[in-house]
Amino acid sequence: MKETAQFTVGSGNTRYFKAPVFAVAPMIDWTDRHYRFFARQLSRHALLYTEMIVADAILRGDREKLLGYHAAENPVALQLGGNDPAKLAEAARIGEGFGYHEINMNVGCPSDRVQSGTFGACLMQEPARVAECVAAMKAAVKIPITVKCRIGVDDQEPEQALRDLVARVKDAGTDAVWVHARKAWLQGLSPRENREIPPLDYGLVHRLKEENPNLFIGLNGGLQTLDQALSHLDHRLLPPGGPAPAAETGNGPALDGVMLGRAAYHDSGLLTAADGYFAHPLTGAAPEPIEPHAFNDRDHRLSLDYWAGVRDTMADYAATHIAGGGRLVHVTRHMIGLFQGWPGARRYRQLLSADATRKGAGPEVIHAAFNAVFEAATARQAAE
Ligand SMILES: Cc1cc2nc3c(=O)[nH]c(=O)nc-3n(C[C@H](O)[C@H](O)[C@H](O)COP(=O)(O)O)c2cc1C
Repeated sequence: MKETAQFTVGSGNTRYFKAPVFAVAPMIDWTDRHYRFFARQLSRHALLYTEMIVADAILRGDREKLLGYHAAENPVALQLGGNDPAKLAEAARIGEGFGYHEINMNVGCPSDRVQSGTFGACLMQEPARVAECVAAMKAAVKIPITVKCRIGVDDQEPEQALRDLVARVKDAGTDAVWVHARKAWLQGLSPRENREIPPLDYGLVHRLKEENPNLFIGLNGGLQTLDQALSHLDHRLLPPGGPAPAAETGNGPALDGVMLGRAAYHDSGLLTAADGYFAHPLTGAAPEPIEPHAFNDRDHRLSLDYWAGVRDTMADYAATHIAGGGRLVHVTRHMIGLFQGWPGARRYRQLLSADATRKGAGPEVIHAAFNAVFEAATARQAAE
């Protein structure tokens, strides 16, 4: 029997996660509701994070526009930006009402806009305030409250800054901590450079886990492939024959989850393999055998039925979005990273990036783009 049932990591008043988690990171402008709907077609077990939404915006703005989403996207965690415990608590309560499964606090984003509101990564310097925010949100909602942070900012000493923050938020009852394993430099680097230049320190995150065995600790930052991500987890929880587990790779004590950002967006096909390793984080439903979803899978078969299902679901979804006044490109812009390296991928990208932006473009563009891949892949298979 698989040992996922023994996975009981979690502090606070919930046993939130039932299994090691595969998460798609919060990304402004990228992980909007349309991306998440698409990602959910590719993985049923991934935990999806929203873009960061500022608590003030929720309190003052159009809540349906900011928070509304399709139930099929679940499980979804809402990431909040803010530094005021009362406002965050109220925003969390509103988010809970919308059906989100978790509220995550952003303690990692270094953009100027965020700094001027003194939240995001700058809060690494104010661990007591972060803890107050976590405690206020915990008191306001029943769903889990989690934190996503860096290992430090500017001249902070990560060994100390990260431990201080984690100790505080743990006491405040956080249900999980996701660590983007590099510092943020608040001056002189753009947000983009802050995701590339400060060096990664995965070892520190593993040491943190060793010191906090009962706290869920997940790793984020620079994970490019599923195999790389899996090497940070516990081999007992992975199917036999999979990649080398944490203990054997020298990564140190196994972590509780992995969170992928850019790779999950730019190479969204990798999501199709995640369910082969990861149980459902909330129900504990066991990993599902990996269907031959990928063109380059072991036996080189193209699962046309599977991909035709994705095509039809996305075309129907786009049709509904357009009927509600939206544009096709709102949906298709997130789909361009699929089929990396497949025959027909270039034509697929062309159709989705050019034709989808034309006035009056409809779901037929999605059909045409997928069909271009099907034709090219089938021709390649026939020739092999
Ligand atoms: C376009 C973009 C937007 C992002 N927006 C957010 C955000 O809203 N909140 C957040 O915590 N991190 C944000 N991030 C950072 C990611 O969540 C993640 O920590 C970072 O990209 C490192 O992970 P990766 O190497 O897997 O991409 C963003 C990253 C990108 C590329």
